[in-house]
Amino acid sequence: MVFAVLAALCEVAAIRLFGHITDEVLTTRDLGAFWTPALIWLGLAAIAGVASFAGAYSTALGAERFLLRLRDRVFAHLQTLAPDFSEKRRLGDLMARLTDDIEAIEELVGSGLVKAVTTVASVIFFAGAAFFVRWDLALLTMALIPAFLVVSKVFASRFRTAAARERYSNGAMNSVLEEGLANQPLVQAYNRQGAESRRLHGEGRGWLRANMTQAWLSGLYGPAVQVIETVCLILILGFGAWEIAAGRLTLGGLLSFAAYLALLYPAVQGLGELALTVSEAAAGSDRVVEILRARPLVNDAADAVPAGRSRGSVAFEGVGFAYPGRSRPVLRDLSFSAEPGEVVAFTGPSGAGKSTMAKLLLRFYDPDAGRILLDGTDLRGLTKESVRANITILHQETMLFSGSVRDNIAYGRPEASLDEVIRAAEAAGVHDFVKLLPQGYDTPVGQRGRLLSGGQRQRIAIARALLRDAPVLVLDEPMNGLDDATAAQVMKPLRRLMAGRTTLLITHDLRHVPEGARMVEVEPVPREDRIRLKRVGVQARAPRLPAPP
Ligand SMILES: Nc1ncnc2c1ncn2[C@@H]1O[C@H](COP(=O)(O)OP(=O)(O)OP(=O)(O)O)[C@@H](O)[C@H]1O
Repeated sequence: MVFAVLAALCEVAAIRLFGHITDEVLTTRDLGAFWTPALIWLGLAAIAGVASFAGAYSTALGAERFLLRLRDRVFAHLQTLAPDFSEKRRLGDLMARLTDDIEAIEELVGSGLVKAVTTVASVIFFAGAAFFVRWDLALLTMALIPAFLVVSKVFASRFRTAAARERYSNGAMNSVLEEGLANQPLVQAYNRQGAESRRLHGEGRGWLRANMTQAWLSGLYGPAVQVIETVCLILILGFGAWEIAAGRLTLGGLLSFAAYLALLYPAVQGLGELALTVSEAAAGSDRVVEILRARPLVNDAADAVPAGRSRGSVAFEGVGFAYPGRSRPVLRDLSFSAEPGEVVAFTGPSGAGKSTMAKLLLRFYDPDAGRILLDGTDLRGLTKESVRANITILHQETMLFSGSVRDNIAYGRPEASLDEVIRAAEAAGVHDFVKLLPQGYDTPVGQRGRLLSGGQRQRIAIARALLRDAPVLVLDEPMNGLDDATAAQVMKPLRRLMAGRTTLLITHDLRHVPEGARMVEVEPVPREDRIRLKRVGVQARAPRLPAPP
């Protein structure tokens, strides 16, 4: 701001010199009086150049750093929200909010704010200088400034609507792209390429229309302002000619006055354009603020203590839970306990709430009724982070990142040495196939591990869980999507993983329940809002597991 104001001051002084040269050199034809003001002018131009470079550079630096910090903050905040916040929204739209919308905000509060202050300063300087030359002339031209403001107000409100539509379409377009690319195998196998392209085209057309409305408005804004400017200049020239003829104004005076106005109007116009930037930023900020306003459903209590390394004793006591905003409970009066070394298997129809039980244990949500205990302490009295450090979950769908095999195995313990990674991989039965990969443990696994087979992905997830070495293990359909032969291969490392830990095994398939496991059958809460929970006790007649090869 300081640099930009300095550059504007230099311009004011340069125009004053221009008037001086007109009157003292050009009109009097005295070349001797030319050199001093010319040299000062040159010096002013050099100072203005350095100042405007420094201003532009520091504005860009401030703006980029602002952008970096805001994006970091919004992303960090997103990570504190329960995962279903992102699951309920379209991923592409969320990504657009974290990129384009944040950029629109930066344009306002970063470079926009600097521009606003320096434009206001320029308006004050140029208007002040014009008043200094001829206050009555200046007053005449200032009378037209309200016309500028009315025009920009009319445009800004329309621009805001168009900008909001453009932001929305941008998010929708990103979502179609993200979904289409993430589900590419499905799209191609079902011959839906054309339909997906049409979906993208449809959203793209919406974006085009919103952009054209913006282009139409900002294109029209320039000429509308120009008409007002022309009226002003004609008025000044007419009045100035009359004043010169009457001997009350010099030619240099009129020219420098016109030059001040020539700089003043673009500055006023800049203020109007700023109103358009504000509109665009407001549309983007609404979407970012919606994320920042979302509050985590579970917060650490003020007196919460870290759990430390727990023994792994888990108990649910009369737990009832309904998802936020849903009237029907998913779980009601669920009770069970699991001790270290024990396997408790949860069965029940799809949608009964088995995975929900795991989410409650991880404290993505707190129960509405009853309590959940870890080593006898209510989870609400422990910090979220320490609870999660004691639990490892293997999800239904194996989640891998696009890094290397090693990065993925060490995800829960990034400081683990390569030896430790290899030992976990050996125990999980992945070492032999990793050795054959082109870059061994440094081989990239592809987007979400897609370069690996389902069984390989699952065993990498087991190695990751082994390395993390938490006392409580939650297995959510660990054999989901694996054929019998692959399931048998996964079973052996899985048993190693379960050894000595408290295991909560969620499964539809009784063949995957180890002998001696305690069974808990979760039945859906019926329409009339009841849950029946049968304790079947030690399973006596469970079908035998397929023997590991
Ligand atoms: N984030 C959510 N918001 C609202 N309802 C949800 C949410 N997640 C799950 N549900 C609902 O809660 C119920 C239980 O879901 P859950 O995933 O726990 O079932 P499940 O027993 O694990 O099913 P499956 O065996 O098919 O995995 C379902 O009716 C589901 O529609």
